[in-house]
Amino acid sequence: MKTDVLGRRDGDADAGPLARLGHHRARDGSDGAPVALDLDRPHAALVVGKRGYGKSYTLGVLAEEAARAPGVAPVVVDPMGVFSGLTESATFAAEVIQHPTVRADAIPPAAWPALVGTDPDSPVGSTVWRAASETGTLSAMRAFVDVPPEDSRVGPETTRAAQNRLRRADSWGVFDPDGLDASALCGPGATVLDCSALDPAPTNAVVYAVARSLYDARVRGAVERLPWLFLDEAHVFFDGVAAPALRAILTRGRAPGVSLVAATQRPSALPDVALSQSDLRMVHRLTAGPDVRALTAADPTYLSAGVATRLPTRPGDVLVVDDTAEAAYDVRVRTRGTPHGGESPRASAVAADDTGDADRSADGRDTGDEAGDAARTADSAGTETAE
Ligand SMILES: Nc1ncnc2c1ncn2[C@@H]1O[C@H](COP(=O)(O)OP(=O)(O)OP(=O)(O)O)[C@@H](O)[C@H]1O
Repeated sequence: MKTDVLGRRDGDADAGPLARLGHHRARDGSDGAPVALDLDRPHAALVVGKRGYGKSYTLGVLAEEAARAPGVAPVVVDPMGVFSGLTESATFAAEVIQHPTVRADAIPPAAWPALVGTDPDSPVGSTVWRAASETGTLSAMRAFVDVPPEDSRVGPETTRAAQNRLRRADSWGVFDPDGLDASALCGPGATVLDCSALDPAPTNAVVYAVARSLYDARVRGAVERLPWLFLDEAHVFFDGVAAPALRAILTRGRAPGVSLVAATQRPSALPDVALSQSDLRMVHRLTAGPDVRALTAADPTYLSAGVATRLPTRPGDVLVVDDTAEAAYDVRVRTRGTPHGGESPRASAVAADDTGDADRSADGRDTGDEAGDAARTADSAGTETAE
């Protein structure tokens, strides 16, 4: 059966790398023709849906495909620690970076006050800002704040508060003069940045630095592969210090060839630009009024019935709105080739273990079914057991 390629003007399956996404979904729920997404050109894609309906799963499917595609460098920001299964593939390479670090000077001085949670217009904020402007590493910033320049008229309380903020930033453990750069991220295969141990502020610092360095490296022609940045829980970053770097990719990423795939359960928390600049929107089940309205506001004219009338109901089903082909498709996302780490724990699984425990006697011997069954079988067969 012919594969339909979304995000590609002519839909030609032989015109460069593609990501096998799944199958068209017929009205009766059966599978139709295979569906793929274009990986040959840069795209801005959104994956939205309420909790548990397959956003991270779909992101994982796309990351698997990008990892396999020649000429593409997928970088997965993993705030929940659910993408390490990508390393278990026999057909592509993937590396998990457990403690991603970035250079302090990858964050612009003007963003440092907000990053450490202070107002840039306050004395503490301007002290932090100046320290970032005058130095290039976090330890140099701290040294700068410890001994304020004579012209700065910074009082001891301000100095103490700025010291505390920077000490806290140091404790995040994400700043390192040898931190990640674009060439380390654009090797063959996928790179997963495990940020599950980090709070939103340091994760924002990592996302800013990574997004910016991928963009700048492509503008300078310093890396060959086309980077695809996969971002789970994207609302955390569009609402944080990372936002300007993400906006730059959304609005100017196409020319240098940088793609973004942003997943969120709260499309209403995304800035308008994230909806208006995305050319592929993958919509899983959504029920919250503001989230449905946010998507409806971005409804293209070619979708006469509107997104709201076509929302999927089952996990793994998705409505793909494709601005390139000016069409929307009901798709069943394929199963993952590598393990998905986002499975929610279930009380019933714990209850099954509890039952197993109850079947054990205090001295640890099985009192339960298997031993009893063996004895009962022997009895019924009339076997005599020696005393
Ligand atoms: N395409 C699919 N094929 C098979 N199972 C799927 C598919 N998509 C989702 N699932 C199932 O649904 C579960 C929930 O998916 P997922 O973890 O991606 O949810 P989510 O929308 O990312 O939720 P959260 O917001 O909690 O991260 C998966 O663990 C998996 O069991």
